[in-house]
Amino acid sequence: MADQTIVPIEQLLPNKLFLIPLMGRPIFPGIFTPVMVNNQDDVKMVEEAYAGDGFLGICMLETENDPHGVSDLYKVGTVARIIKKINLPDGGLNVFISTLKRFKVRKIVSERSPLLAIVDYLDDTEDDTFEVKALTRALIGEMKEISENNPLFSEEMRLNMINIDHPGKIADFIASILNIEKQDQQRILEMQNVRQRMEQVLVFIKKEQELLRVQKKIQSEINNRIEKTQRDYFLREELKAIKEELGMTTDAKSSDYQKFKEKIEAFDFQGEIKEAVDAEMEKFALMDSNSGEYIVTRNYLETIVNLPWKDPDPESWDLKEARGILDGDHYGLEDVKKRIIEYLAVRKLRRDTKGSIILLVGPPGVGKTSVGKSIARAMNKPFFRFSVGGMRDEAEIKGHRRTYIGAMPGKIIQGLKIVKTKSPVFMIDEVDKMGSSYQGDPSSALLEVLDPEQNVSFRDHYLDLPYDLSNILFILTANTLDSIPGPLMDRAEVIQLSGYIDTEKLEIAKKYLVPRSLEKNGLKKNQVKYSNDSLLFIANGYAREAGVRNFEKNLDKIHRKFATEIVFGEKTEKDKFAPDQELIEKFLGKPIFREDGGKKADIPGTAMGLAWTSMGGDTLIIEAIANAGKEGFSLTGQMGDVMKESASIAWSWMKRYAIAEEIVTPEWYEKHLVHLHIPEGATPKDGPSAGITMAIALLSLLKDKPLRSSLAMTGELSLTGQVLPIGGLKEKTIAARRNGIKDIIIPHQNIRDLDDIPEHIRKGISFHPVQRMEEVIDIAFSRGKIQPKLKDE
Ligand SMILES: Nc1ncnc2c1ncn2[C@@H]1O[C@H](COP(=O)(O)OP(=O)(O)OP(=O)(O)O)[C@@H](O)[C@H]1O
Repeated sequence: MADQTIVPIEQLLPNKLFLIPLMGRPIFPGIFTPVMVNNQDDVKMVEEAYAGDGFLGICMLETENDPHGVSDLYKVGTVARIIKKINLPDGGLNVFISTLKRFKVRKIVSERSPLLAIVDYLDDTEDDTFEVKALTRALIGEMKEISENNPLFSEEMRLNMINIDHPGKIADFIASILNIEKQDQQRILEMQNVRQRMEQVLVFIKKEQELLRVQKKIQSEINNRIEKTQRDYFLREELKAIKEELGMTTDAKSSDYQKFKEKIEAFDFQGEIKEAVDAEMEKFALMDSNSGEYIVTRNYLETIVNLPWKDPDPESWDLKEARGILDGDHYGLEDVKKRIIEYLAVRKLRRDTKGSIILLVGPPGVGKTSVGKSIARAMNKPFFRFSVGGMRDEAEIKGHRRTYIGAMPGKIIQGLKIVKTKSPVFMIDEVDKMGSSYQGDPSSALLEVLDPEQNVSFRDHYLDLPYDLSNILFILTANTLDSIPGPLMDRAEVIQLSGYIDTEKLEIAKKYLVPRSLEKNGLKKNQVKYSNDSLLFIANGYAREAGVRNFEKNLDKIHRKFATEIVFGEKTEKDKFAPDQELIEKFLGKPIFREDGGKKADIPGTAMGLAWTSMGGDTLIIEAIANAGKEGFSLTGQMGDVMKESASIAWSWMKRYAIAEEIVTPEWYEKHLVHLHIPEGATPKDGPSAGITMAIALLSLLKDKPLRSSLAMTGELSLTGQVLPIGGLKEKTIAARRNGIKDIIIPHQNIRDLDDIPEHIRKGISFHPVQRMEEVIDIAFSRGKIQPKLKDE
């Protein structure tokens, strides 16, 4: 019977081993593991070993060159026993091995395959010292910690650490499962000294722990981040749903974007505008809604989408209806209405709505604004009004560039945003009072707006896109034509409104001002009744002006007082008011103007002239006196240069005339200082049209004889005594009428202007056209009825 004693396997280990080169990591002793063998030489070798004693030497390859030689092998490896061998269909093998012990190659017996080597087995050294025991505990403790954090480790450990009883083996096992470089593993494999090996492993464990800690930290950070974004996402979605449920808009930015997008798509922009607007939208989509630029872009897009871009519908209005509206809104103003109707008729006939400018000129309160409004109403167009009076900065018309903080579009674009159509009526007030400064010239900006050649592609600085203004009907207003830039006047259809006489004011008050003022002040129509005399008393005593603005204000003042009395219970709503002069004086105070007009030229040395200012026509008293003294001629009364020249012409001519006619002797002049003055010295006056008046005032002084009463005159005097034409005859006549004038001396060349003065204004006034100063003198000193060359009764 064979010997049945059990021999430890280590005693069976052969000193000659077939060596298998290993591509992967080294295999430590004490491990049971499968190994794949594909190389045919290696397969043969394994077969041979399996058939023999079943032992193999496993060595790791230093480099993974293929083919590899003996020199590529590490010299320290592990001896393994083949437990099971499975032949694979592709000719390879799957071998289950159990590793036993370290060895070192002493000598290669056969360098060719199968590799055969003589080996020395390496025992662990120093494995039972106190330090090793401590290290063992430390290792186990650390591994426990690792396994707690890494479930994979714990599984493997549970399977493998069960039978480990030797400190060296513990180190080997841990080294084999740690995630370290294979060269490091080989280094550990080559360590025979157990303590060294354990220390080395401990270092790697520490590294692994550090790695795990960082990994865990990163993981938890990522988890937190994911959690936060997820949480935010869910909350936002929830908020959106709540807002939708409540009918509130969702996220402000996206709803703005959506709103802009829809409107912009509807406009169907082309070319430059499309490119610019698209670019702006792209920018907007990417912007942070908290940035300052976001607001700027948002406002810009808001302006774009609120502007009317669609071409206007064809105009639909009826000329007869238009006439009806103009008539209904205004009393009188026949020639103005006629001019406007003519203008509208031409516009209708030409079917041309482009490049239209109307310029309404006249003193304040004559109805320029209300005529403009009526035109808009007659044409079914929205009305927008702004004033350029005192404007000095062209940006007010053309806007600021968007780079400025708080930049805005100019008045024109702002107006279009409000009226929401491309073809409104725009009223631009006070074009005669535009200024200019270092900030640019608003009048040239206005010309750009009005010029039909340029305004088809008007460029506002803020918008910075071409915009067609040619469909706008522009109505400009001014008090005088003098200071209106020439090019602007050339392009416009000029319509003059001259002012009203008493009877017109009376009618306007009865039909429009009184009813409107009553309503404004909460009174009923039948509560207040004015007689014609009362209304005329207000007009003449408190509101002697070309327009009816002050008339309206005074009526308001009276009605306010009535309203107050009713509210205080002093009167009831049933009480009727019939304001007479006494009541009017109680409410408005003593009249500002005297009934007789206040101005009189009834003493020697005085004469009444007629003047024309931006406030309308007016009467002008000229006074002259002579003081004993040295010869001289002085002037006072805020006269402009032209008027001063005109005064000195009058004096020269009259001096010579008086000597020639022997009214005074030449010596008289040597002993007298003559002083000529125009009262209301605070008001600057200029112009040549007072020439004949100054001359006649001087003659009246020299003759010491007053002029005929109720006489006024206007005319420029030349040095040779000719009477030259003047302007504003209509306004002057209205003023003369207000002052009860019966005779007016006018230059002969102004006869044709009389046709423009309505019949009712001329009524009762005799016009005396003259060509020479001598004729003026004849009329001025005549008494009784003169036979006018031209009379309108
Ligand atoms: N012919 C008229 N018929 C009816 N109302 C009139 C007439 N003329 C003027 N009014 C009224 O007088 C008031 C002043 O007129 P409006 O404001 O139009 O004057 P304006 O010429 O525009 O003055 P400004 O030059 O100061 O702007 C308005 O209430 C207007 O309705």
